[in-house]
Amino acid sequence: ETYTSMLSIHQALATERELLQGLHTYLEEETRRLSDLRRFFTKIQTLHQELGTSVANPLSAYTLIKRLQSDWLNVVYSTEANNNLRALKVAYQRLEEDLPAYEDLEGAARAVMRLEDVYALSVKELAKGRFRRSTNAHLPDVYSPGHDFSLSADDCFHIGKVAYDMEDYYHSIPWLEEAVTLFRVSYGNWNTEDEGSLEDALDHLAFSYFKAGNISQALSLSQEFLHYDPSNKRVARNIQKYEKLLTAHPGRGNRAPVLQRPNVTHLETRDVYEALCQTLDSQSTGSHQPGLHCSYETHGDPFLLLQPLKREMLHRQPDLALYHHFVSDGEAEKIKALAAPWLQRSVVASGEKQQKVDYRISKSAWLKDTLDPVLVALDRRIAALTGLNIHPPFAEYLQVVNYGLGGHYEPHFDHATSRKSPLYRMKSGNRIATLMIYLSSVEAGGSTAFIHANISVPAVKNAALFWWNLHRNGRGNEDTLHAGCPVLAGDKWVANKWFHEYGQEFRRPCGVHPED
Ligand SMILES: O=C(O)CCC(=O)C(=O)O
Ligand SMILES: [Fe+2]
Repeated sequence: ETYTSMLSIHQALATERELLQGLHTYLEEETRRLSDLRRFFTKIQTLHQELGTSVANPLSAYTLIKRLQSDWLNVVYSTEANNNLRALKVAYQRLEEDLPAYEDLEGAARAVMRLEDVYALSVKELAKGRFRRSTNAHLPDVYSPGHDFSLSADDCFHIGKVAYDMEDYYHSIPWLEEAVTLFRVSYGNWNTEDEGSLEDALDHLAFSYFKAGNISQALSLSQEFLHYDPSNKRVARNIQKYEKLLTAHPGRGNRAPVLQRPNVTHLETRDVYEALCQTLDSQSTGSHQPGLHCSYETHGDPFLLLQPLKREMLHRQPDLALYHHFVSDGEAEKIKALAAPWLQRSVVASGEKQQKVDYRISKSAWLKDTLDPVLVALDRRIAALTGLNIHPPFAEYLQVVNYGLGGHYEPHFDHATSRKSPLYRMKSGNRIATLMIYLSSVEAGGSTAFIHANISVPAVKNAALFWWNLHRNGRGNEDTLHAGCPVLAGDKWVANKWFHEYGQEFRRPCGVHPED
């Protein structure tokens, strides 16, 4: 699960550093071995030439015999090369269990495709390392990496192959197109590290086009394949099949494929969600509402008198309040450090169970306040902000979340929408309110999008966002549907504090209007 949190990706970087060290040692040893071999060659060559045709000198004759009996044997049967290779493999094997598995590569490839979709990025540009929109190419890049970067033919091939294996031809076609284009350029220069080849890419691309209904593309790519590998019977048969189809249905083959993005059933709100995610720096996409202002708040709490909260109202109905500088840099770092050793793949409530799902990609940890005085102080401050009872089971422990590659949390409610939800296991009712603290900023992407409120909140480091999930009468407020947009670049950390209904009866009593 390397790709599911940025912390694991940092750990992967340390693993690669060790592999590099191992390969460096190997190269040094092998270079030394080869230069010694060259020395031997030059020495023997000189001695051999000096001898000419005469072996009158008994010493020369002696060394010739010795060389042939012993020196050559030692050189040819030297175990040094094997030893060097073995050391390289041992160093690799020692790290093997830390290496990403195939599911990680799959997850990472899917993350790239998710970024491509949600931020409407062009695959061609992505392959060149540029984050440019496919629709509005004149807009500035969505993100500009600090240094140049581009993907190799094999990098693109792998992404295409992951999509292909999922029968997702919508994504496999553009990625395999890139792979084919790049493999054509480098044809004949094989890289040891490459898994795919021009033939592989052509084969997968041809079949993707066939599945997408573009027979003539499938045909011409297969013909190109056969040019490189004329003895391949399977592809030859495919060509016959494609030709037959084209004669049977002339005109059908030229139809450009109109592929739909693979359906994600729980994303009925996809268009709004993606539009909100794409408003990378501005906030609400709708009109400005009255009642949005900034204020200092003490809530009559002596604890807040010396350092009032800095509240910015971002939205009304549902009310979204952003409290700036709610934690300090030091506190944010401490909280992340406390969570780091406990991070586990995040789960969501699904029916009666908790489950890992593709629509929430992150790792998270639960921190009990007794773990560290910083958490005690934080709870005290959260209680002052919300005026709510923070003692378990009336509130949950602090949940610290670190997003991964393309990490996101698709539109969801924080409260339970079914009586069977595991959220009720605490026997303190539903989640009445959320306080979410941004423990980091994000280089690009990663805003919090409120779908029905039509507002996206960029991660403001050290700020905390508060909202009520339930109406005063206990019914869920559907307008709180929200999401964590995919992280396009950077490392996103948040911490959630969820309050439950029980214990808050006198702190948030029922209103006059049932739907308050
Ligand atoms: O990361 C975000 O912006 C939202 C996170 C969220 O909604 C959650 O963890 O429940
Ligand atoms: Fe949430």
